[in-house]
This record gives sequence, structure tokens and C-alpha cells, in this order.
Amino acid sequence: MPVEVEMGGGELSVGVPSPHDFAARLTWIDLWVTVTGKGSKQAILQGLTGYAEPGEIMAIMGPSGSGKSTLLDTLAGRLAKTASQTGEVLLNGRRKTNLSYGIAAYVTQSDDLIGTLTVNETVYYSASLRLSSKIPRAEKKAIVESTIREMGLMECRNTPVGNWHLRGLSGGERRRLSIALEILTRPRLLFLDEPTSGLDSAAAFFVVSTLRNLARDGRTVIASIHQPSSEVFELFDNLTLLSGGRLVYFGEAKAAREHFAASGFPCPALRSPSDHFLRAINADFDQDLETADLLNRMPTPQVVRILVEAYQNSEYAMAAKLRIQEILQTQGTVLESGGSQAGFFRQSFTLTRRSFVNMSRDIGYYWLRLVIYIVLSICLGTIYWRVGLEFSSILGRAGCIAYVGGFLTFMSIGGFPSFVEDMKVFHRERLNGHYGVLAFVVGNTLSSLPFLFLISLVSSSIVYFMAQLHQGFDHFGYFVLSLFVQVTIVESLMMAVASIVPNFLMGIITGAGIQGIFMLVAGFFRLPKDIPKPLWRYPLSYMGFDMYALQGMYKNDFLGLTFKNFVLDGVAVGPDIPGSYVVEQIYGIQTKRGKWADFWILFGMIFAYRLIFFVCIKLKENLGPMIRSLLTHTITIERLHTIAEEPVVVVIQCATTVYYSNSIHQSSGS
Ligand SMILES: Nc1ncnc2c1ncn2[C@@H]1O[C@H](COP(=O)(O)OP(=O)(O)OP(=O)(O)O)[C@@H](O)[C@H]1O
Repeated sequence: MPVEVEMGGGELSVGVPSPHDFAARLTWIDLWVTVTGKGSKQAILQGLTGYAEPGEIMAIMGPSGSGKSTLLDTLAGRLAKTASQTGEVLLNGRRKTNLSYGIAAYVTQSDDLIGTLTVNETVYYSASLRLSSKIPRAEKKAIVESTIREMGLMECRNTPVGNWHLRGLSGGERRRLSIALEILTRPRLLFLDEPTSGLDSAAAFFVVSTLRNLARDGRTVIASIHQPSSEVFELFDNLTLLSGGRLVYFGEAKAAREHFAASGFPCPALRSPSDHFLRAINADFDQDLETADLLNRMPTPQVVRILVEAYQNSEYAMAAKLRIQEILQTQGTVLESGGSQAGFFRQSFTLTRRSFVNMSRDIGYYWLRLVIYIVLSICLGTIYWRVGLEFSSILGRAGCIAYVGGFLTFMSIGGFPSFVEDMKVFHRERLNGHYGVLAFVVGNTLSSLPFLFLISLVSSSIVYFMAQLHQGFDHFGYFVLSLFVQVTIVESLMMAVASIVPNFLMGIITGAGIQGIFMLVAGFFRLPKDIPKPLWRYPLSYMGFDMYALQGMYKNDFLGLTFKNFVLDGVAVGPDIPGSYVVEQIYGIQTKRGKWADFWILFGMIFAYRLIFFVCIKLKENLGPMIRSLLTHTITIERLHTIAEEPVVVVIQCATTVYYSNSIHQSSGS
């Protein structure tokens, strides 16, 4: 009799969830992942089926490139946009294509951490962001301390993580810190990609022991691992062994040895089982394999083929499918996002504080920029030294103001590397549900304001008093505020760019390009009335902040001053020129709108650009899964057509939800 299993969006299972059962039971059935490159499709996961249960720790092993990270990403709903997926991933019997944003914690291979914070600060801020505000401070500190201790980081608790200018933690310590951050809140479902990479064998043993204890506490832990020692391997309950995206073995870790022996590849007495498995299935380097009696030299692809077939026809494969069936019949609780229990204000406050501390310690964030601003301001001040009220001063003042508004703000690009680092940390924390997008935008905005104000004040003071622009505190105050608002807008623009571009170089190019265009249509290089319509004048010159900044600053400086007319043979050719004439007739700017109106438009733009930043993050978060779900649906239908031609039973539930059960039938001999 074929074992027929229907899998679906929750309606199929018969068990009633217990309200107190928050365990995470993950099942995946006939999982295929394909990527398209150079016109051809490559399957990087080929029909994987398995499950992970609470109380157990599962290792995903395989040679480099065998698909370990891809399997973890697929299970966690984080597959790259370029890859397509078919098959089912069910959490507690329900279809859950996206486990991001707090339902599952994921420790990725890269350790994206804030370089200037110490271990203690990193874990404490994380606790403050995620643990309930009701938990007293002392209790939070105790949780932080015990987590740091569990990961063996007590010795370096006051060491900064480290960045380009700060020597900090070793690679292994960073790895352990990344794990500490995710186990802090004891997540129900924990994925770890290479948690032991960079660790010595003792550290690897302690880290995996901690993960096992976490699993014993009712958590579900899945970790990909390269080359565990025998001691570490013994800590794993279950094993998924992959080679070239195919399943070589799934089942109890300790039974894998018997399976290899039964398939004709017994583990030699003095070799660690994990070493033996990996040597047998590593197709990258063809090798001699010490086989018991079958072959003395066998090419690895052949070994892999034998093992894959042996597994498909084995009792282990059958047992896995039966267990999946049982899991699906005892439907568990719907796990909601469990990322953070702290409220919005707590999150915003903590993020503002953390970001402020980082900005004040990272010399590349603002301090280096401040130095460059001071140097440039001195250059500007010397070039426009006491610019005066001559006829030529009109051009001089306009040039000085345009440079301040254009190039000085353009220099905000210098902070881009730090923005990119910030965004990496944000993406890691956000995907693990540590806080919301709005809290991040608020935190990032508030923490940057004091530094931006300082930069504006110092630069303005130097330029203003060296060039001796329009005297009077109100004029100087306007100049400072206008520059402050401009750099804040550019900062928002660059953060928005950092949130969408894939890398640093693209970000610099995109950010510089946008600013270059806005500068061009600001009204300095071409007078406003001469800027060609429709694109350049409407909408671009109005969308950019430079136009309002330039006009406001011109009005601030020229209005109320009088300039000498130009001199021919020692005699002025006409009467003195009032500033209003300069603004209206020479620079073609209407003075009906006062300088403060320009300022308030600019001020409003800070919110508009921060909103764009917020929307960019949201779009990036939602667009990927939307595209994936569309692609997955199309590919599932495509695959169904292929499968329908094969001798298998196809179960169609409804128009949009299609499942098939070929692998299950095969295993039962159908
Ligand atoms: N988005 C993608 N586009 C193209 N190829 C991909 C993509 N993702 C993964 N691959 C390919 O799929 C294979 C499996 O990659 P994966 O990162 O899952 O392997 P891995 O077992 O985790 O390797 P390692 O142990 O070296 O990290 C590799 O050959 C990789 O190049």
C-alpha cells in the first residue's frame, strides 16, 4: 500500500494544538531549489525531505558547496531572490514560507556586529532591545552575564568587537558573540550556519554543548557544520548529509555509521565518522576510498550515487517519512513573531543610545568628516577672504554660497562606509525580529542630529567669519541652520541609498549621481528660468533640496546689502546695485517667498527623505518574498506538469495549492 500524505496550509492535520505547546516542529518535503545561470537551470537542492523537532539538535553536513547554507536559508525563508524553490516547508504542520522577523533566530556565516561596542555592551543593548521592559535591570544584567559566560566570552567581555581602526575580538570570539546574541532570548527555532567556524576544537565543543542544552530545553536547533571533531559529532542527535544538493543520509547521527557500512563503505577503525562521511562524498577532489570489500578505487560520483540510492531505499528514509506524517497529524501552535518583547519607545531609545555611542567612537562616522569639513571651510574662507561689496563680490558671494550648499553637503558621502556597516547590522537584527523598521529610522535620525549640528556650526563659523558674509546674528543663524538641514537631508538620502544598494561601491555611485543631478538643477549652473522643461525644471529642480537651499541662502546674504556697480576707467558705470536686484534680476529668484519659507520647505524635506528611507527598507523587505512567492507558484505548476507525466500520484488540493507525493510513494515501493 502506498503511503499517501497530503500536505497543506494547515487544514489537513487532525490534532488539536495545545495552547501551551510553543514547540517548533519543522518539516520539509521534496524540497527543490534551482538557480538559473547562463541560460541553464542548476538544481542546488534536489528533492530533500526531513524534519526537525524540539529537544533535538540537527547537524547539516556535507562538503563545501553541497547546499548546506542553501538548505538552512530555504528552511528559514531567506533564500536569495535569484533562486527558486518548490516543495513544502511546514512549521507545526502549517505552510510557512517566511520564517523571518523573529519566528526563528538565524546565526549567519558573516558576523555583522557594531565594531565599536564591547562584548558586554553588544549583548546588553541586544537584551534591552528585545527583553520585556517589565524585566528589572538587574535581572537583564544577569541574563546578559549568563549568556556571555555560556559562550565563554567572560575574558573578553570588555574588549571592543573591532573595526578597521580598532583591534578587537578574534574571529572565533566574534562567532561566539553572534551566537550569544541569538540564544539570549532562547528562541523556539534556531538556525546556525557554521557556528563552529574559526573555533578551536575545545571552543567548538563548548559552543555545540550549549546549543545542545538549549535544544534539551525544548528548542529546535539546526546547524550546518563543516568538519566536526568526533566529540562534537557525538553531541548531534540528527544528521542531514548532503552531497551536490542530494540527500545522502537523514536520520539519527549515531546510525549514519551503520548506514555507510551497510552501503559498502564502513568507517575504518581509527577514523572519525564525520571525517569518513565527508571524505566519501566530497566530489570536489576525487580520491581513493578505503572500502571494505567492494572496490579499492571508486570515483566519488559513483560512491555518492550508491549512497543516495541506498538511502532512498533504506529504513531511515521510510522512518523519516512516517515521522513527518505523525508530526503533520499533531498540529502545533501557530508561532507568532517572538523577536522582541520590548515596546516601540524602549526600542527607539535603546537604538538612539547605541547608535550615538557608536557614532561618537567610530572615527570614520563623523570625526574624520568633521576634519575634512574644517579643512575645506578654511580653504573656502581663504579663497573668499573678506569677499566685500564690490561688483565682483556678487559673483564671489554666490560662488561661496553655492559651494557651501553643494559641495560641503556632498561630502556627506564620506560617511557612506559607516552607513553600510549600520545597514548590515540592521538587516541581521531585523530579520531576527529584534526591532521594527520605524524604531531603527527614529534611532538613526536622532543619534545623528548632534553630530550634524556640530559639523554645520563649525563649518559655517569658519566660512562665515573668514569670508565676512552678511553680518548679524540672524543671518549667521540662518546660515548654520540651513547648512544643518541640508546635511541632514543628504544623510537621509544616503541612508535610503544604503538600504537598497547591494554594496558600498554601488551606493557611492548612486548617491553621488543623485546629488550631482540635484546640484545641476539648483539654479546656480543654469538660472532657474533657463533650466529646460519638462524633466530638469519640473520635477527635478523642485524635488531636489539644493534649489531651496540655494535660494534661501542667496536671500539671506544678498537682501539688505548694496553693491558697487562695475568700474570702467576708474569710474562706476552706474548707480549702486541693491541686493534685491541681484537676487531677482541677476539670479532670477522670486523674493515673494521669504528665506524662512525656503528653510521650512527644507525642514519638511528631512521628514520626506526619512520617509523615503523607511519606505525603501519596507519595500526591500516585502518585494523579495512577493517575487519569490510568484516565482515559486509558477515553478510549482511547471514542475507539476513534468511530474504528471511521470508514473506518480498527483494530489491537487485547490487551484493555487498543489502538492505531489512521488517521493513518498517511491519509498513505499509504489
Ligand atoms: N543564489 C545562487 N545563485 C547561484 N548559485 C548559487 C546560489 N546559491 C547557492 N549557489 C550554489 O549552490 C551551491 C551550494 O551553495 P551553498 O552555499 O548552499 O553550499 P554550502 O554547502 O553551504 O558551502 P560552504 O560549506 O562552502 O558554505 C554552490 O555551488 C553555490 O555556488
